[in-house]
Amino acid sequence: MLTSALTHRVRVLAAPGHRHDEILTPAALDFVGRLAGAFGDRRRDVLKERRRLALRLASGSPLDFPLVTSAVRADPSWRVAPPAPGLTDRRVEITGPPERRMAVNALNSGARVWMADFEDATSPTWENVIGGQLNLLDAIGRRIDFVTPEGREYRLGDPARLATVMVRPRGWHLDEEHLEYDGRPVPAALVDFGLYFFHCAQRQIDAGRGPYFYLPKLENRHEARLWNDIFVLAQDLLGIPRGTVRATVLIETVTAAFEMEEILHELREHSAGLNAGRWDYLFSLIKTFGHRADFLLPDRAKVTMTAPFLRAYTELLVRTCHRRGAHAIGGMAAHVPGKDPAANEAALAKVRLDKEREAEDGFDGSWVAHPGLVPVCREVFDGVLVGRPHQLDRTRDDVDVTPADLLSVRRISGPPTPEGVRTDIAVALRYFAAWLRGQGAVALYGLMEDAATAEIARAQIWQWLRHRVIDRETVLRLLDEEVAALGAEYPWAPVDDIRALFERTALAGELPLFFTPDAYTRHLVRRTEAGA
Ligand SMILES: CC(=O)SCCNC(=O)CCNC(=O)[C@H](O)C(C)(C)COP(=O)(O)OP(=O)(O)OC[C@H]1O[C@@H](n2cnc3c(N)ncnc32)[C@H](O)[C@@H]1OP(=O)(O)O
Ligand SMILES: O=CC(=O)O
Ligand SMILES: [Mg+2]
Repeated sequence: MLTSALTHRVRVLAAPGHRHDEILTPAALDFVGRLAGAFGDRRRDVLKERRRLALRLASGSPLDFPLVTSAVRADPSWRVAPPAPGLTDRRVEITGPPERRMAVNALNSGARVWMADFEDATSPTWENVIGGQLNLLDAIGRRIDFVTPEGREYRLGDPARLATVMVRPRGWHLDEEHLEYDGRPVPAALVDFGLYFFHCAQRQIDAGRGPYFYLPKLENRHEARLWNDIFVLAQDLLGIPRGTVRATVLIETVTAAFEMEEILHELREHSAGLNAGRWDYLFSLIKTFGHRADFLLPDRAKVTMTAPFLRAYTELLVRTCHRRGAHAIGGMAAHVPGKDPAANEAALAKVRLDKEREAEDGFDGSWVAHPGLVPVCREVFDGVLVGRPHQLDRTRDDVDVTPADLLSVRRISGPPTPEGVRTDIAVALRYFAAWLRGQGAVALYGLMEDAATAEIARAQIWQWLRHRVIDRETVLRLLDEEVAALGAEYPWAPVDDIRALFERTALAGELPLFFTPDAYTRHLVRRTEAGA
C-alpha cells in the first residue's frame, strides 16, 4: 500500500463537497501525486510536440504513415492481449456522463459496455468531476440506487446483465485547476484516471471485471506509450498484475489515423482495440488542415460517414484492429430519439443505417448515445454476428488505404448554405450555454451535441470565414440574431459570456486548439484555499 509521503505536495483547492472526502482521501491524493510527479513533464512534452507537428503540417509537410515504424507495421507476428473479462462481446456500448441517474440507466440499458465519460460528454466542474467519481464508486459497489424528489426509484437490475464499465478520462489538453501537485495544476487526465483506478481497480477485479478505459484525442504513438507507462506504474503501485488494465483508444485525430498500428503496438499488453471517434476526427481535420482550401467542408449535415475519406478511415481501422486481434468499435450516430413519433422513427432509421454499414464493414460493436437506441444497435449486430461475440476473423485483407484516401476531403467539398451557417452558430451557442451550466451533452434539433460536435460547429464558422466563403458581416448578423434567440429561450444563460466565448473561438484569426481550456479557466474554476 502507498504511504502518504507525497500528500503534502498535492493540494485540493476547492471547498469540500458532499462525500468528497470518500474520493479525496490522503492515499488517493498521494497516488494521483505520484502519477503527476512521474508523468507531468512528459505530458508537457506531448502538448509541445502537438504544437510542433501542427506547425509542420500547416507549413506544408506531408502526412504519411511513419517510415521509422514500418517494421512494426510489416511484422505480422504481434497481437494485442486477448479480450479481458466483460470485454469479449461489445456489440452495443452506451456512452454518457457519469451522472447518477444516467449511470443507473446506462448500466441497466442492455448495452454490453457503459463508457462513463469525463471527456466530450462532461462539463468538468469540480462537482461533476468528483461527483462522477463517487457515482462510479457506488456503481461498482452496486449501491448506486436513489429516489428522485418525485419518488421515482432508480435501482440496478440483474447483476449478470449490467454493462461493463469503461471510463474515459479527459484529454491531455486539459488541466484540473482544483488539484495542484508541486504548485501546478494536475493534468486532468491523471486526475480522472488516477482517482478511478485508485478506488475502483481492485473492486472491479474482485467483481470479475477490471479497470478499463477509453483514451481520447491521442495524436500519435508517443501518447499511447505515455498511457502505457502510466498503466504500468499504476498497476505496480497498487500491486495489480501488469496487463490487467485494458484501454480502447479513440482514433479521433487525423494524425492518429496514420499511426493506428503503432498505437495498438505501444499498448498491446493493455489494448482493448480502437474506436472510430468520428466527430473529433472531423474537428481534427478542420483544425489540422483548416488553412487549405481543399479541406473545406460543406454543411455539417452533408458530411456523412459514407464520404470516401471517412470510409477510408473506418475501413482502415477495422483492418488494422483485426490483423492484431483487437476489437474495432464504431462511432456515434448523432440522432437521438425524440418525443415526436415521426421524427423518432426517422432518427431510428438513420441510426439503423449507420450501424448496418459499420456491422457490414466488420466492426465488432458500436456506440449509442441513448438507451432508446440500444435495441436497434443490438439487432443490427446480432444479425451480422449470428451467435459469435465479435467478428475478429474478418481481417478485411481487401482494404488498401493510402494517405491520399484518408485526405481526399475535397471530393465532398461545397459551399455552406445559409441554414448550415446559422445551425452551426445556434448549436455552438446553445452548447456553450449548457456547458457553462455544468451539462456536457444535450439534445439540440434532434441531435446529440457534445464537446466534439460543438468544436466542429465553431471550427466550421472559422474555416468558412478564413476562406471567405461566408462574409464576416453575415456571421455577425446571424450571431446577433442567435444570441437574442438564446437569451429568449434560456433566460438563465449568461449571453454576454457565451457570445464572447464564441467570438474568441470561432472569429479569431487563428483557430484556438480547443474551446474547453479557455471556457474552463474563465468560467468553471472555483479555486479556494479553504479546501487545501
Ligand atoms: C462525440 C462523442 O464523444 S459521443 C459520446 C459522448 N456523448 C455522449 O455520451 C452523449 C450521451 N447522451 C446524452 O447525454 C443524452 O442522451 C442526451 C443529453 C443527448 C439527451 O438526454 P435527454 O434529453 O435526457 O434524453 P431523454 O429525455 O430522451 O432521456 C430519456 C431517459 O433516458 C436517459 N438517458 C438518455 N441518454 C442516456 C445515456 N446516454 N445514458 C443513460 N441514460 C440516458 C435519461 O436520463 C432519461 O432517463 P429517465 O427517463 O430515467 O429520466
Ligand atoms: O469521442 C467521439 C467522437 O466522435 O469525438
Ligand atoms: Mg471525441
